[in-house]
Amino acid sequence: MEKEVLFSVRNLTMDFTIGGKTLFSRSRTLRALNDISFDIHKGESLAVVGESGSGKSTICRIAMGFYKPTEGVMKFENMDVHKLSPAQKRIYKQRSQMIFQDPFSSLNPLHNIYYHLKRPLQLYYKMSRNEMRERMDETLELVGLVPAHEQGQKHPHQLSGGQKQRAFLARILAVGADLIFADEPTSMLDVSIRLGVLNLMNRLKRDLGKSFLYITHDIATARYFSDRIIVLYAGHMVEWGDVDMVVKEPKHPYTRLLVSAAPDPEREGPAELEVRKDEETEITMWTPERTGCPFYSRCPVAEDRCRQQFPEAREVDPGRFIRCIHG
Ligand SMILES: Nc1ncnc2c1ncn2[C@@H]1O[C@H](COP(=O)(O)OP(=O)(O)OP(=O)(O)O)[C@@H](O)[C@H]1O
Repeated sequence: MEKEVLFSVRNLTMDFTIGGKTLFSRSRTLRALNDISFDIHKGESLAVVGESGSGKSTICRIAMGFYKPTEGVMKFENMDVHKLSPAQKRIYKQRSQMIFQDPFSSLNPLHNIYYHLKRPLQLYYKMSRNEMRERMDETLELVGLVPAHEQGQKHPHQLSGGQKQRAFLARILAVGADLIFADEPTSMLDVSIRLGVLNLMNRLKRDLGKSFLYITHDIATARYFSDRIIVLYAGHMVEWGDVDMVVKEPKHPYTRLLVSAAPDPEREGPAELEVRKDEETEITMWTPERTGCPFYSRCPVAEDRCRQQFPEAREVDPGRFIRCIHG
């Protein structure tokens, strides 16, 4: 049975104007996202993977209302995220929350953890002091901050990075979020701590039916935590579908590059990276005037026609698409 769609994005495009600040510099349009469409179902994690500058965080910032998209629509259930009435805004703010990369700046150093949980409970729910205390302790236990009555009294500086991310997730749960935008939530944590936070997010998905948009540059954690994946290059979806299918047998040359660059203990010898031009390792900057394949300059199998022809999306396996004329 098809799962219910919680969040949908259709034909999202985001342009930024850059430069033009001095007399001698002309302003230019950078197309950070081009024609992005996807659904997130209830209880599902969708990973968006790509290197720095590919546009991953811009998707989250648009979802959080920091930017209005140049084109396209984002919907939470049936509400257009950028045309919310005040009452709908309140619902959307409660039911969708973001967890950031830096656990050190996401909690207020002046207040203890209980305070961070109490605020959303006061804002969104009517409950007695006892009920509130019970709810806060339950939430802290749920994220593994135990004993709750001790951890709740601590200030952020008394917690490790991983514990801070757990406390922030507890706050998100206290708010009552169903959809969590997780922007590289483990990338600043020690490797040994990362798995614990990913396992926690997995439990929230599996046991509580929370949905995630998981932003990462690490295709290995995407596979570990997510059900489906979008590989983003220069603001374009270049490959997307079931995460196991895409990571086990990548078809787009860029996905192949990402997978071969990921650490793999079973691989013998160094990873072999096929990149056409070593000097062009920086991500392509896309503009509305550009034509051809966004990956052309780095693609090891590019042909002349790839320079001129923008590749349409092709379904290469049921539910798996690539934007490439090869593969
Ligand atoms: N407010 C802005 N003004 C101008 N350009 C921007 C703005 N925000 C993002 N960009 C540009 O849009 C592109 C995508 O940025 P974004 O932060 O979404 O990438 P990312 O994949 O999340 O990278 P990272 O992993 O480094 O955070 C980049 O070229 C970035 O410089």
